[in-house]
Amino acid sequence: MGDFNAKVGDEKVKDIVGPSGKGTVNERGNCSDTLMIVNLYKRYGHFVAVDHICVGVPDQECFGLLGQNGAGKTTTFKMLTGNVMVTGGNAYLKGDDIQNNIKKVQTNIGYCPQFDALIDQMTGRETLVMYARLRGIPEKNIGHVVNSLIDILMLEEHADKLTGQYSGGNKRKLSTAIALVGDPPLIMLDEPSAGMDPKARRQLWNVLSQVRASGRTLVLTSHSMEECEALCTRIAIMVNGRFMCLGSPQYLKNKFGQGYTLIIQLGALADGSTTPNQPVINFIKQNFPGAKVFDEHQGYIHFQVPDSDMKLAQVFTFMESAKANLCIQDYSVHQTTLEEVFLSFTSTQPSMSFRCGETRWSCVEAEYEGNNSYDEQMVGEDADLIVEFGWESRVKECLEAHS
Ligand SMILES: Nc1ncnc2c1ncn2[C@@H]1O[C@H](COP(=O)(O)OP(=O)(O)OP(=O)(O)O)[C@@H](O)[C@H]1O
Repeated sequence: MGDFNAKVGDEKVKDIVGPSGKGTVNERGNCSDTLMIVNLYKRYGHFVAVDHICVGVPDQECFGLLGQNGAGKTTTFKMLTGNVMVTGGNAYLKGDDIQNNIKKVQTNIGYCPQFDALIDQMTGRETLVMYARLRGIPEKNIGHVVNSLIDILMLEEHADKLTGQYSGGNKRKLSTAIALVGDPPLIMLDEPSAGMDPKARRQLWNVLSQVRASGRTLVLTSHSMEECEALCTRIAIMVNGRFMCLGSPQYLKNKFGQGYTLIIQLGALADGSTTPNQPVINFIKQNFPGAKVFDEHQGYIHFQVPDSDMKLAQVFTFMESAKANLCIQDYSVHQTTLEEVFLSFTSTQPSMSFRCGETRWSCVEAEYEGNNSYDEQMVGEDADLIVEFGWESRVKECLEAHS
């Protein structure tokens, strides 16, 4: 840990790299942080799955890793738990590092993997007893520990059934319970609530909030923005293995979600068809400088309006005056959501990538006023053309565009 102290010092730099993803993330924690991740890096062959991420996570923090499928979240977890080899960098849990001391690190981590690793022929109770013994809980305390976990994760009804007969949601509850056995200092949960019903999910949030309040450190991934807002004290949005931004949910909304969202519901014409959208789009773009169409579906147009000097009262006046003329059935104005911040970052994750000669191309499908075009990025010294995502026709199109 000595080396690391020297590098990090006391500086606490809040964020951030821009959406281009160039540069490094500078979230540097204090040395007292429970978990320190320092330039952690993972390559599978030539493919960079995790690209030099850094963060310090203190006690009583629930840190959320958000990202699209394939962003590198699970790979980060697998490096921290010793399930995959680290290519570069290091991480420290209470002073022990994963490169040299992974066995010690593992004793301090509770881990709920993305895919339930349960033994079908054991009951939920037997499974928890086994993990309690592995964790070294004294035999006389095991019954109490196991019963409490069964209780807080609402597994009473299923505790004595074979896990092979569990529903998907109940398997997630049991996997979460396993991560909590022995009250480890760091609990890592990879999409813990996937497949849980709303009641179970809320109960899980209560449990995890209490675990955090008791002084534990949590790191979780989730595709639910609601869950991240409910649980996470800080969030990092990951794209192509890099942290694109890092901060509390409110901080990210303030910083990257400037302005507001205007949602318009188009009315129906006399023949039952929906009002044409173009006059509405033109009106909004003329009257709200910088407004962009963020999404459009089933008669709803969703605009992102950048911060402007326009007061909300003016927005409502404009909309009221246009409502009848443009046949707008309804509209709403609200603060930019975390989901919109997330989407604005993750739209830069490649929808495909391939190699041609010495070059690796990552193609991002982007919409510019209705025309598809591609951004490209050169990232490596690779060999023959390899189509990784099976999008052959698009690869061909992209190659032609760049030949
Ligand atoms: N064993 C492997 N060999 C080669 N590539 C891999 C391997 N494991 C993961 N990858 C690649 O690394 C990238 C990151 O994968 P990872 O599972 O970490 O993503 P993720 O963010 O957890 O996605 P999801 O939300 O779908 O779980 C992906 O492009 C994936 O295909």
